[in-house]
Amino acid sequence: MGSALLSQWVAGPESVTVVDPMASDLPEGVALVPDREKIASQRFDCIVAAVKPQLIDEVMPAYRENIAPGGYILSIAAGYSAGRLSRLMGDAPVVRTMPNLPAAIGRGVSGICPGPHASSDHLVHAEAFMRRAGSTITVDSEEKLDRVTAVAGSGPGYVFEIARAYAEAAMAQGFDEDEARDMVLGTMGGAVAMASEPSAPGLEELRNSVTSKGGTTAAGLDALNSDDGLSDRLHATLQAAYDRAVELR
Ligand SMILES: NC(=O)C1=CN([C@@H]2O[C@H](COP(=O)(O)OP(=O)(O)OC[C@H]3O[C@@H](n4cnc5c(N)ncnc54)[C@H](O)[C@@H]3O)[C@@H](O)[C@H]2O)C=CC1
Ligand SMILES: O=C(O)[C@@H]1CCC=N1
Repeated sequence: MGSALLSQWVAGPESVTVVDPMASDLPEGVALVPDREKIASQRFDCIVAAVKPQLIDEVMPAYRENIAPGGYILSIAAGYSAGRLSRLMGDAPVVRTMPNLPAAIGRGVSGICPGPHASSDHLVHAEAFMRRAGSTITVDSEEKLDRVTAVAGSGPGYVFEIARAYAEAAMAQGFDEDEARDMVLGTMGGAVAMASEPSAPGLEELRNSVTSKGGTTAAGLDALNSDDGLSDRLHATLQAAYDRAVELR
């Protein structure tokens, strides 16, 4: 996820240093160091915590020394609480965010939540930084940010999986893989673009506008919604992702 954000952040005026023992092929202008020791004496206005939540306890404390006076930590880690991270970093200011993968093409949706010791300047900076990668929603509690995680952070995974199953069903109707992929992504992309038009009606009305009485869509939707299966499954999906974020706190 860090590299997806980086691809948008590099367009800005800041100098960016990435510490990653495994990274390669970073955008031009980014300094890559495989080992924090190499930048031990440098200070940074914003340090982005972009390792897996399970690695934060091990990796992040060394970076306490790298926070410039007035600087802050911007975390993209799922679940791991801002309070816990702030304490780990010697009571440093923390802003927690939750981006999603389409940030890689500037179409991400990011949640943002100010944590301990974060000033309004830190929040304004984090919001502007995340807006470079798409739209943002600022929330006032970590509980809410964990719900943004369940809806939007993990969301592209659900969408890719739904598209995959939809394409698989198209192949079962006799189309080859490329035809199925093109038709499914074209249909999903066209429908989402239409629903995203400023003057678009609500989602229920849009659905109804496709659904002729006694027609093919009605027959398909009856199968899709039988026993409230789709709705129940989506509720369970978001709840499971939220519950996991809570476990990672
Ligand atoms: N993948 C996604 O769609 C999203 C991920 N996130 C968060 O982003 C964070 C990273 O997740 P992914 O990008 O999926 O994982 P990833 O495994 O693709 O990336 C983690 C990166 O950390 C690097 N790394 C490992 N040990 C390191 C160390 N000691 N020092 C510096 N770098 C080190 C790895 O080389 C790798 O480049 C997680 O905290 C996750 O919760 C948040 C939103 C969406
Ligand atoms: O699956 C995860 O834990 C990360 C956070 C949101 C999306 N990917």
